[in-house]
Amino acid sequence: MAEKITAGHRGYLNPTNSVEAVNHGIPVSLMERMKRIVREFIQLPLEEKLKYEVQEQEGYGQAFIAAEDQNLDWVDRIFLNTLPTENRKMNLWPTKPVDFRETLDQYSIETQKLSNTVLCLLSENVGLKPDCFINMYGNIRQAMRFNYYPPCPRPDLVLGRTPHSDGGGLTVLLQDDETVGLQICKDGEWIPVQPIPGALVINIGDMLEVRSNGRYKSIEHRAVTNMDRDRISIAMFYGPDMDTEVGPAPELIDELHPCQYRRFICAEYMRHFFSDKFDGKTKIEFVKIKV
Ligand SMILES: O=C(O)CCC(=O)C(=O)O
Ligand SMILES: [Fe+2]
Repeated sequence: MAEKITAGHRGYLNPTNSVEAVNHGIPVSLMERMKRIVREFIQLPLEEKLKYEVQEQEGYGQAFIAAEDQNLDWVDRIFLNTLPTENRKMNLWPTKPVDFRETLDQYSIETQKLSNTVLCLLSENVGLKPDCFINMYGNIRQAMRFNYYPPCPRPDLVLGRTPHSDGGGLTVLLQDDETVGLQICKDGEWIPVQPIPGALVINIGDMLEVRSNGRYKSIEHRAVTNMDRDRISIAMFYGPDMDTEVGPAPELIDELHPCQYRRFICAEYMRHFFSDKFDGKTKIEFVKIKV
């Protein structure tokens, strides 16, 4: 049975599939602490932040610079592996503010529980055993990316986040209550995702699209900037570990639903995912079976 989500806070599922109020179980006070540690870290002097400067995509600063002429996203970010704990590169985990590490540790454990619960529900929803998607993950991997979008004098010229779909299974996104920035692409149109105080956004990533043999589609999304307001978002990416083999669940392949994706090792996909700049939902083509 899917674990019941009990605490009384609101959340909602990917708006392209269904918009549904559920209790996500993560204390709002912890969500507020996460936002605070991000804001406090961002306000530190640059030389302090550069102690955690990005190394092979992990750490503070711009990472995916694939071409000289690339328009860079209008964002300050940190990317850290969070689970399993042995994946953590502690030298890249800030020590200021003093409760940064402890808060992120707690939040990563709470969001893991939530991700498992949502995966169970999504699994049952397509007629599989609740733990089917989770078991297929082998070992799981969770990583955190926080985004700080400063006010931008020309929001018409630059995006906070280029259109993309997330590469992993599920993303739990905590966004600023005040400022709208996230947009999803639905039927070719960009639709703003209005923040709901206390709510989390769950995005489906490419690996879940593959595992569900296309029953779930990963969502193309982007973040826009604002002229006179800053914005933060905190994404917890949840998916298979690098050495896991990924492919559609055999139960979801039949005459009516032919296999749409080839099998691959997660690391192979992630290498492809980060090898070039983002340009919409394009990376998944790499594993699609062409008919
Ligand atoms: O800022 C947002 O709302 C989106 C962030 C995002 O898509 C990401 O970090 O992958
Ligand atoms: Fe994203």
